[in-house]
Amino acid sequence: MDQSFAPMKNDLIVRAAWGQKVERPPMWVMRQAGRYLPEYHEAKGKRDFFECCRDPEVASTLTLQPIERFAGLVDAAIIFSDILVIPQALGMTVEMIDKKGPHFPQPLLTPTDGQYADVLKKDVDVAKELDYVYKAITLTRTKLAGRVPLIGFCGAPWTLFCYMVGNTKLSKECKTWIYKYPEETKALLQKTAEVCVEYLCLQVKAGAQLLQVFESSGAELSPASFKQFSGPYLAYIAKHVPLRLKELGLEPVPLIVFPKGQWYALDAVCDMGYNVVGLDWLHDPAEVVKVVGDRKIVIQGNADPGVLYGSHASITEVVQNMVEGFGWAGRKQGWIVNLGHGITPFVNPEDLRFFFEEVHRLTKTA
Ligand SMILES: Cc1c2[nH]c(c1CCC(=O)O)Cc1[nH]c(c(CCC(=O)O)c1C)Cc1[nH]c(c(CCC(=O)O)c1C)Cc1[nH]c(c(C)c1CCC(=O)O)C2
Repeated sequence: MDQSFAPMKNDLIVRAAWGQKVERPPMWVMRQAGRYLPEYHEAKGKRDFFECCRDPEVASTLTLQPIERFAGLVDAAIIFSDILVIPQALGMTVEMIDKKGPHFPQPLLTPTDGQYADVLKKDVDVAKELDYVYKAITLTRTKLAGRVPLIGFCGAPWTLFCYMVGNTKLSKECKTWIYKYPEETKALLQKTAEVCVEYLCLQVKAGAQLLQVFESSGAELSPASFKQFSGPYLAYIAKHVPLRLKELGLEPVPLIVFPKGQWYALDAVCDMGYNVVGLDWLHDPAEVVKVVGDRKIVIQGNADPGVLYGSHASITEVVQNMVEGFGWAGRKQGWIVNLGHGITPFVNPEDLRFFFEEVHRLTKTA
């Protein structure tokens, strides 16, 4: 694929992610293309969720919606897709049930369940199986015409595993696997990690300019289990993506990791090779700065998404706390503004606008 895209008019987030000093902190929001936007429902219509992901025209339209609505405020687009496209590429069936979320009708039950062996030995053609994502990325990058950079992403192996075993609210399934079948769990995590590396690199080939790995189910694990079932695979991805990009003749891109709920592992995650560590709202910004120390790590986050249900005064307070805690005025680097998790369906988009405007106002005067 030899495509040439328009030159970037705003590459703030790329410069910030490489650790450079920037004129203001870049910002975007996880799940910025989604159900809180009335235009999302309009464009999606009655289509199935995964049908939207598989249609590059629809996926690119949805990706662009927050960029258009919040022009001049949002500094990155994230491709409209889902982390669960990898389990699909591994041969599993995933349905998206309206108002409920993802459902695996045939989850992996035990290592002797034939499906486990099928998934483990499947020779996944990552280029072919996920071709529709690369097409959506290339089309979106073209339509963006340099307005803001485009983020590609995948789910981290542990998070994908939780879905693949059909995790329910009490975590019975994922806990049964790690405590009863640890070695079989690790074999599947390793297989998934290898698919993640290839998938992320092919997204770069298609036009993605930054990559984020979502460890959204991170909080399931104890610190000891993190060391076995999450950390090694996050580190594997951070180590192998740059190597594979080089093999493919592609330039390196900044890597972002989002280790949700893994506050105890912040120090370890900062040494894994990611350029940016995305944090949930359980972290106090000033404490984070102390843990990071003089490492060249950029922090992304971390406003409680719930503040967007609150008053404008509370939004201002949360933004102020981040601006001060991350020490923006004295540093002008090391921070990408985001929420501490995805924006929720019930938020009024105009309250998100207020959040963005407050970041601009308070970082200008900081
Ligand atoms: C855990 C996870 C999933 N998917 C994703 C994660 C990691 C991020 C996170 O932790 O929130 C990642 C994701 N999913 C979606 C995006 C698109 C890009 C963006 O961030 O704007 C991204 C980056 C679209 C989506 N993915 C989904 C929707 C809603 C689909 C709909 O009902 O229209 C969207 C817009 C569905 C989805 N997909 C998933 C769940 C649990 C759900 C249902 C519940 C929910 O929406 O929060 C799995």
